[in-house]
Amino acid sequence: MSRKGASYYAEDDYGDDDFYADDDYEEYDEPVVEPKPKKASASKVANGKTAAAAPAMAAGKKAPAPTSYPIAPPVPPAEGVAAFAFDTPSPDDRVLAARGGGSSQQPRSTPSDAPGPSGRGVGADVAHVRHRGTLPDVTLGVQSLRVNGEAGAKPQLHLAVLGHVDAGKSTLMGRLLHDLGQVSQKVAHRHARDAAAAGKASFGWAWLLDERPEERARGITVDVATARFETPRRAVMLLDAPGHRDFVPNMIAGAAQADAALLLVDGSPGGFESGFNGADGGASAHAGGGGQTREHAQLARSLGVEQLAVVVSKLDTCGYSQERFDAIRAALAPFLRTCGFRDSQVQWLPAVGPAGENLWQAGGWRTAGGDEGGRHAWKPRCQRAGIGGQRSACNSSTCRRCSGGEPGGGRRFGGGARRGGVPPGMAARNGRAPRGTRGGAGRCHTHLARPAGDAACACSPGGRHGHRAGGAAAGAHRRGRAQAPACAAARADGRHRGDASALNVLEPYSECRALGRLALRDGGRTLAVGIVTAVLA
Ligand SMILES: Nc1nc2c(ncn2[C@@H]2O[C@H](COP(=O)(O)OP(=O)(O)OP(=O)(O)O)[C@@H](O)[C@H]2O)c(=O)[nH]1
Repeated sequence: MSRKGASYYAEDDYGDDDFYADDDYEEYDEPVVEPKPKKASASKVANGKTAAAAPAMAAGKKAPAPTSYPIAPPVPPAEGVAAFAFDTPSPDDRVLAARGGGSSQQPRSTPSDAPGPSGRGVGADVAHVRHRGTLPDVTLGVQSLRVNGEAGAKPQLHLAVLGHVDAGKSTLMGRLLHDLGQVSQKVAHRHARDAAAAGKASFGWAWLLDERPEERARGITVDVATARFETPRRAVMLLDAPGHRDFVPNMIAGAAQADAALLLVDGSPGGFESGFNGADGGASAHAGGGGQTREHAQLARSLGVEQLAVVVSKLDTCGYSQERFDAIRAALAPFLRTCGFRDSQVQWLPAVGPAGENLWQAGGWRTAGGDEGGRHAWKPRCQRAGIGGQRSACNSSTCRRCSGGEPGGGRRFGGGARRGGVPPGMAARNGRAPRGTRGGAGRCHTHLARPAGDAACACSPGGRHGHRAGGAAAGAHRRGRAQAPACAAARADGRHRGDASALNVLEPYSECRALGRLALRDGGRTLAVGIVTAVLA
């Protein structure tokens, strides 16, 4: 990627000054305004009915503001009563200390860190996910979440819930939160009643997370919904991503923060096929094409997610058929390998959200992945870097910009570029993500930031689009300004030379992994994922 040189992005593409990266806000110094001393309000003094004011009021004149107010002498304690020195913790302090940091949202029934009764339910596997590292401030889309900044707080695990539209993500999460005691029976009942009244009875559990009116009206998740629960040793932040193809940018914003992901797959007859192959049965499959099962898996891996649990839902619609489960696994596992997921990092779980089956309890073959459920406890992963942890993470990645002393740098969650730019992300090479990497969105130093995954195109010299038909992994080859762009075949591997001069977000992958990954999307499709091999002067 060339950062300098002739830019072939239209100037007006970047003329939008009203959107600033969070980092820009960080660097902006608010002017310090000295508070002016307040003048005593004559009317307030008059309301106080001081002795001096009374005659003035009677005369209809404004009372002069007094210049000093006498402080009443302290009342001595009654005889035999010792004055409290307020030098010991208050009852509230004790309660907060006992809670180990003061989370006010304790689950009513705290799940054990050990596997659930079955040992292998979805919830149990959530409990198996291990995460260590810094606990940064995280920016998720438009909302900022301050998480576990205090010393001694539990390690935070960000768990993204991904998958094709209507795979059952929100339903499963709603039910899980209920079973964990995060949602009271009363609230669950109210949502079920309201959903039924709106003619969407089956969305009762989903409504626990899909709170926006448009989400409820359309029956789909639009923005990433968050929910939080705790186990004795960690705090889990659920990121329920939208599955609809129109909202992949939102999904990217959520997945960019994830330590691990649940990939929901619709196990109902035809459900898996449409999520995997797309509505056209895979005829238009391209890099990241097909349904969002493919696209989400590829993007998640590209964003650095290594730990995955594939949850096959809706098996109640086919008699809990193990053959169906096995067939889905056989079809999906090879694809996940090509995305860069290692078999040892992928767990396979059947679950039925509405009935709450295999969340904490399971039986028979449905014990989530058979023998593998308990064996493959997810391992700690390398440090995450957030807004608050950028510098150290980036320095440890030998990011030359950071080691040069420039503030910031490193991973910027949810960062991205606007249409016409290149949204940073992480990518795979030869269909495989580099091993041992933790990736994510790069950081925009300029005002060009857009939510991660916002539509972007790989512009060719002269403003033409380089990767349209068929989409492709880093397509084409070196081309000059006047040349027509070459298009690579679907799933082809290649080298793309582009101009990212307007975006100061890229570094060679070999120098800074967090800034050396990118994903290209256009027209609502993920066209390519890749790594930056060189930054040309
Ligand atoms: N029979 C059956 N239906 C399910 C199951 N899980 C979800 N559903 C139904 O599938 C529909 C979609 O569920 P959602 O939870 O909204 O799906 P989603 O994946 O969150 O959808 P988006 O967020 O819009 O992508 C609802 O009608 C649910 O009741 C399941 O395990 N079995």
